[in-house]
Amino acid sequence: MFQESKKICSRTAEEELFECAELVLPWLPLSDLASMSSTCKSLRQIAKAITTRRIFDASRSLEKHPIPFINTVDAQPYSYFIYTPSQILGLPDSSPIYQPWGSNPKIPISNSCPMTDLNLTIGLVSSVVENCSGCVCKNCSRVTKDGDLECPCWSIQPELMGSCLVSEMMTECGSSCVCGLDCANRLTQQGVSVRLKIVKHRRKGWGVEAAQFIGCGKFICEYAGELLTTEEARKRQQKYDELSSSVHFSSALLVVREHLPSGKACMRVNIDATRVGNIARFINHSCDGGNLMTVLVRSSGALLPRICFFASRDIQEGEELTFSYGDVRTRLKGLQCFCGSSGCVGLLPSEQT
Ligand SMILES: C[S@@+](CC[C@H](N)C(=O)[O-])C[C@H]1O[C@@H](n2cnc3c(N)ncnc32)[C@H](O)[C@@H]1O
Repeated sequence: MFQESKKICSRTAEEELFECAELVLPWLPLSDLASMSSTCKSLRQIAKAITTRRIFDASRSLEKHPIPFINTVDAQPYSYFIYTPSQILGLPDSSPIYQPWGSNPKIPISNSCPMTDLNLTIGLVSSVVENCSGCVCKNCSRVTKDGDLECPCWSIQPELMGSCLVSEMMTECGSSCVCGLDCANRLTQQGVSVRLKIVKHRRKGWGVEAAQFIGCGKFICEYAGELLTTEEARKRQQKYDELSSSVHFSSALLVVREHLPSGKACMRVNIDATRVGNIARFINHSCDGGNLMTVLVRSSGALLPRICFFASRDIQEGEELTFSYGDVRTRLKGLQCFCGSSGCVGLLPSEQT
């Protein structure tokens, strides 16, 4: 009798551990997951299942198609980061962020409180401008008798839609419009619709490849991450430079400046996708400009434009997606460039952030 109850008790304890581990392990980054999996067979099994899922889809099921990691050059199964499909407000450097499978990143509100959904902050990003008027159209893609689109938010003329984009700027409907997320003029707000994969290269680290043919002008993805003030961007860049001089470290802090015709910078957007980002954080540099073009997309009701990538030419399945990180190289001892293009300068662009 005693033997029997001991057996039940110990089985229950093991089951409890299993249940608990299934709840906790999916929140852990790669290194912590690896240490947990070395402690016992049950944890190893759970950790293995989590690893398989993470390799299968970097977007943690937040995009339409899974974005797998493929590595045939070393033993790193995937790159750990927190996935956000769109821009979020910059977080304090020290704040812990968690992300279970299939949900938006979360941060603890206080030590004793549960988590808050980080994508709620996107609302704040896009509602900064109150006096910006959006549209009140019933159908934003309605064309007038003269062949123009009725919706005042469209910037692309109907004849250009579906063709290769020529403009470096676009406007879309946004939070101050009455239309919903399924509006035809919210092309860049609906996530990644093309099939992509993240492939490890021996000298460039991870990179993004097309997993299907992509026609010229097709929207690829937004550069999503933490939206930073210039002061915070400078602080982080300094930290990343120090880190990459001692250990192998890839940062993904993008600064885009808009210039007046005089050449003077009038607006800058700083997006850091190093800790929280989307697929765009893996896009490598090419000195010849690559096959992507950067477009600043303004949506009605938002103060700052979003940075989006479109195919600048037809892209074949298996081709790497690249763009130019810039032309300025301030550091003589900058990182070596392995883009392989005929116009390769030998060094990656580096600018004073
Ligand atoms: C935005 S990340 C791109 C993804 C990165 N390869 C990774 O593994 O996470 C930028 C970093 O990628 C590497 N990189 C990007 N383009 C490169 C190139 N053409 N040659 C060598 N390294 C490159 C550099 O380490 C750079 O700091």
